[in-house]
Amino acid sequence: MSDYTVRPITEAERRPALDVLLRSLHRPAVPDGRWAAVADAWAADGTTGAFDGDRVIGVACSAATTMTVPGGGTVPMAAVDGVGVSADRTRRGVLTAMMGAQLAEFAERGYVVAGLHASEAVIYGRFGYGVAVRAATVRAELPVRVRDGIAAPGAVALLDGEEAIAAAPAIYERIGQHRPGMITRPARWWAISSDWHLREEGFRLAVHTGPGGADGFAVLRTTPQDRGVRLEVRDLHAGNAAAVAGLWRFLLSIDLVTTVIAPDRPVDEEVGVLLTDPRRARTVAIRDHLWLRLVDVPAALAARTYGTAEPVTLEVHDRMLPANGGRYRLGPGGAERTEAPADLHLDAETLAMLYLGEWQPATLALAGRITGADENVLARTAALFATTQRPWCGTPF
Ligand SMILES: CC(=O)SCCNC(=O)CCNC(=O)[C@H](O)C(C)(C)COP(=O)(O)OP(=O)(O)OC[C@H]1O[C@@H](n2cnc3c(N)ncnc32)[C@H](O)[C@@H]1OP(=O)(O)O
Repeated sequence: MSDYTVRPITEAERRPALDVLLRSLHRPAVPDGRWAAVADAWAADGTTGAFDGDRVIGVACSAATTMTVPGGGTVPMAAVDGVGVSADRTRRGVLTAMMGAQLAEFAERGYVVAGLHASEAVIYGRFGYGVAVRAATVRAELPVRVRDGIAAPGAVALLDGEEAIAAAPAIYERIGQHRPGMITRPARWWAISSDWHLREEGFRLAVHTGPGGADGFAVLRTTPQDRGVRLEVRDLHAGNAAAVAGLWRFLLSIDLVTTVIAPDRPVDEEVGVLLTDPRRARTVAIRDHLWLRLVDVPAALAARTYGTAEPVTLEVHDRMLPANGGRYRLGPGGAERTEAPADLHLDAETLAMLYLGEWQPATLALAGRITGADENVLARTAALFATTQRPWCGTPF
């Protein structure tokens, strides 16, 4: 029998729970004077705690959002964040117990998927989360500029502080979730992120306005270095190609800046192709970005569209949510449960990796994640899951 219990946290336990989380991430606990401000943003929307008697020893939070799927539909998503276990209680199954309780809660609340950004890549696969989106870190060395002839008929204005905090959410909403994997941002997300970046960390907001109004923004900060100035770009969103080009034109034109670093960019954004010298912008890293968990596999498979290919039958194994197990026939017309023989076998983690179109099935077969499929089945599966744009989330949480 374990020496702890797992249950939702109560209102009175929110502060000790946040302290456990911050300590697990090696950050200081919230000082008394800051708690009133933080408490509003750190709502207990879905917060599971692990307790030894009255003492909080672990926490796992979630917030309600929706995610865009291939074809443009949306599904309810639990955005999982704020996961931590007190350092004196790790590796005794506390996280495993909290993940089990959280997934049961998500299924009960009707979430179709859950998503997270992982601190380490070895933690969440065992709970059925797979890397559904990867993202690129782009580094540009100046001087370099956007090529002449690229249509960018807009202008960029810089906003600070409260003005920036007020402007960003409406522009994000106006741009919309146009790539698979993008999510709506809960008010709580803006409260935490804006407070952190735009009030405390010296970031500013560059707003791009095109012929139809504001259609892009970048949250940026410059830091003087020993030699030159580094420009860090967080949270760049653009609603069309001209806004992407216009924002990059601005970022590369700021006097004295020698290096631009932009993490978490879509892998297919390909900044180099916009530039007079493509070698000046390099992808210096590609890493896991959004980890996805299909909570309700039939609903998730039914929510997205598929490419053109002869149908395939997948057999799904899901250790933590066995109701998802079984065979599904996918074809251009959609997905449905079937009793037909399976063309391939995979687990919940691997299905999540395929779901938004990030991975080639042949790569997953090579890794032993997809079994039982011949080349023809892998090619059909690839065509069915393919998307025109790479998936991207673009919201750190
Ligand atoms: C979405 C987010 O919020 S990401 C942030 C995650 N939080 C952190 O990184 C904060 C620091 N780390 C922690 O608080 C904890 O180590 C946690 C939450 C990652 C793991 O909590 P634990 O209670 O130790 O996990 P638990 O004991 O249930 O481990 C389950 C399994 O995962 C493995 N595991 C868990 N965390 C890790 C890790 N960081 N590295 C390697 N293996 C790990 C365990 O060894 C165990 O394996 P087993 O089933 O083969 O025995």
